[in-house]
Amino acid sequence: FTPTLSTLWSKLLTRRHFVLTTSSFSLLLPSALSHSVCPSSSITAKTSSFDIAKTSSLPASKHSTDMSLQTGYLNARDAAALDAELMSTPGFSLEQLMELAGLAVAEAVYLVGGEGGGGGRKKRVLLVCGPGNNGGDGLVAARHLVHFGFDATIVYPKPSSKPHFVNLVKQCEDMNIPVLLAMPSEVDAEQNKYDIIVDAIFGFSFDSTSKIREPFATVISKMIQLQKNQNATLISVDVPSGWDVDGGDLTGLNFHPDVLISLTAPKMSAKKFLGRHFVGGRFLPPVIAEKYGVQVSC
Ligand SMILES: NC(=O)C1=CN([C@@H]2O[C@H](COP(=O)(O)OP(=O)(O)OC[C@H]3O[C@@H](n4cnc5c(N)ncnc54)[C@H](OP(=O)(O)O)[C@@H]3O)[C@@H](O)[C@H]2O)[C@H](O)CC1
Ligand SMILES: [K+]
Repeated sequence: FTPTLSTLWSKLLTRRHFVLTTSSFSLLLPSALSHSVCPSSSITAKTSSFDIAKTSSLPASKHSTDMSLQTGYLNARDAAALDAELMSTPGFSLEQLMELAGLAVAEAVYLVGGEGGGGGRKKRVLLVCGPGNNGGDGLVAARHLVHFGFDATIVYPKPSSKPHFVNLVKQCEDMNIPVLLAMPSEVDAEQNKYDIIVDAIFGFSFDSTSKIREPFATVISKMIQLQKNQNATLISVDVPSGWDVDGGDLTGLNFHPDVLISLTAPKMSAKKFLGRHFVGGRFLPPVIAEKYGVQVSC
């Protein structure tokens, strides 16, 4: 799409048009991205194997791997404690944090997926949301993705009755985002080819000491199928679902997302992740970052 002088002029005149068109979006996004998502190369450890070369959409200066930063990982207990501390001392509300987390997820999806799905169609994203706050991040991301020009569909098998979640679902429905209770059938998925699947099922409160309870065991196996059969890019939010937060894929689930977006800081299991890795959700005041040994340099 090459904008003509008149379309450029109309963009300048009508701010609304300027914000909503996909072509102008790319003009606006980079500065927003530099605020809330960054490649994990700036929070790293000697043993990590992040694909730094693939994070070329951010300025080169962001790519330098500072080997002195070796304490950027959180274990499950500290991740929950840090979360609670953010909400008590500086008084961030859950709604605030979730909105920033979901926006960062949407931005990472944009960086990975780019615009347009070919043949003039929008890129299709299936966001699979779990029962807790990880699922809430997915609901928020869906809304932002539609504003970014994507076609979003939500799968929300165990909807929360908490008012904030009820509101998030309503906000998505008002954006004409379908909210399904189960994964699409093979036939539906074939007709509605999904380019990207967002795994927002479980985050740092997943209990790996018990088996994955239904319906999520089935949901995860269907996501693996879609990734394989449809060549969809699988993007996990904070922790690959079903992985032990500290130990990774301990049960041999064989769930291997292509992309991980860690929120606040990578969890211990991220050391086992070999795909493209982003860190988002940049709300950490230095005093709390220091207390938990999290060093964010971008
Ligand atoms: N500071 C931040 O970075 C923020 C992160 N956010 C996101 O919040 C999640 C953590 O959210 P939380 O609600 O604590 O937990 P989860 O989303 O991980 O979900 C836990 C629920 O999952 C169910 N569960 C647990 N184990 C199993 C299992 N073995 N089988 C099936 N189901 C399981 C359980 O739900 P039930 O309804 O079954 O009781 C758990 O309650 C974090 O990772 C970030 O993504 C926030 O958005 C804000 C800031
Ligand atoms: K997840």
